[in-house]
Amino acid sequence: MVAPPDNDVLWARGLHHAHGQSPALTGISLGVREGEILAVTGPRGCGKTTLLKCLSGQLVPDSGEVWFNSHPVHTLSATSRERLRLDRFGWIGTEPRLVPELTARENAALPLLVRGDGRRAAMQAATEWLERLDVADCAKRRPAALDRAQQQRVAVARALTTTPQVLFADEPTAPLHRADAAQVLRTIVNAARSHALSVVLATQEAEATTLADRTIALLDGRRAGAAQAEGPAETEGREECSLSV
Ligand SMILES: Nc1ncnc2c1ncn2[C@@H]1O[C@H](COP(=O)(O)OP(=O)(O)OP(=O)(O)O)[C@@H](O)[C@H]1O
Repeated sequence: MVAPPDNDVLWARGLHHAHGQSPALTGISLGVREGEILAVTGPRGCGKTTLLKCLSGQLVPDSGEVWFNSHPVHTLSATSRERLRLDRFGWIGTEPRLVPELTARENAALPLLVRGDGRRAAMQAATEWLERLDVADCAKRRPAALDRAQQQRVAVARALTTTPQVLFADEPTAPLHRADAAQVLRTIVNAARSHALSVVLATQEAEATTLADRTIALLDGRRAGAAQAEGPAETEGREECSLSV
């Protein structure tokens, strides 16, 4: 094994993975720098979700290496990968997947409670994130009483309450209407900017690639080449929005 470059928070080399007989990744290498928002684009089935799951330790690649902060992830035990995900990574999926019996605040506090933080501190952190994401008025409501965009913002809060170092977002705005999608996307970007988080964002939205620092395109499980120039996009990507994160 060769250690990754020092300035990459996350680094992967030669990732291959198949789901049964179905190849999903066929040799992907990439690095993500501290505070960088990296968009991963490509058509349905090109391997975006599988890539994010391998990078975040949810899946162990069939071959290849994943490193986080110069530590190998692909050789960790399942328990150590779980702990890593809980402490250092946040995950936002396409569906909010909130627990229906819990309030928005309890949902947002869940990762902290699962890892054993005190209830008072967990609820306080959840409240602060719901405020930053402009859904504080939803705190005491259950998911069924929230609209889709509010639910997804609560899911964003849940991913951020642990103050992760890397946030993985797998097509987080796909099921939303355009205006809601733009708002949720800017919420994620602004939270990342204000807290210097690295973000790996799987997306097919044009606006997402505009807000990202860098974009890579996948095709049939491998990189199709840089999809976007890095100079101007970086400037545009750092534009602020009105949300209070
Ligand atoms: N659990 C699974 N079992 C079998 N095949 C799978 C499984 N998950 C993904 N695949 C296959 O692996 C390939 C890559 O899928 P993946 O979900 O990673 O791509 P994607 O770019 O995220 O697609 P989408 O945009 O549809 O989510 C596809 O051919 C898909 O059908």
